[in-house]
Amino acid sequence: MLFHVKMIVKLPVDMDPAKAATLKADEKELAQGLMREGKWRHLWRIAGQYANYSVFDVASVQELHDTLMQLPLFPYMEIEVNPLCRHPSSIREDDT
Ligand SMILES: O=C(O)CC1=CCC(=O)O1
Repeated sequence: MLFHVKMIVKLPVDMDPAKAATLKADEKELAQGLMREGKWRHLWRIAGQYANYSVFDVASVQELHDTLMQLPLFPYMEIEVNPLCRHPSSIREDDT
């Protein structure tokens, strides 16, 4: 199942910079692991914002929820999820 996910990161302005750096490094490590597993298919920065558009490929809504909740930056994110299905006009075979 494919999901388009928008993540807006809102770290507190007074957060200890070392804690912020650790959270970002941990987030990167986890994200790259999920990308290697094929579960985090796309990760795009939204230009001009501390936010991203991502596409996840997971087995269920529950798996998506569990995956998002384990992200180190989860407590500091606003997340919007949109489920995706194949468009009948798409010519791409890898859109499933
Ligand atoms: O920087 C972000 O948009 C949040 C994030 C997701 C994966 C990652 O490494 O950072």
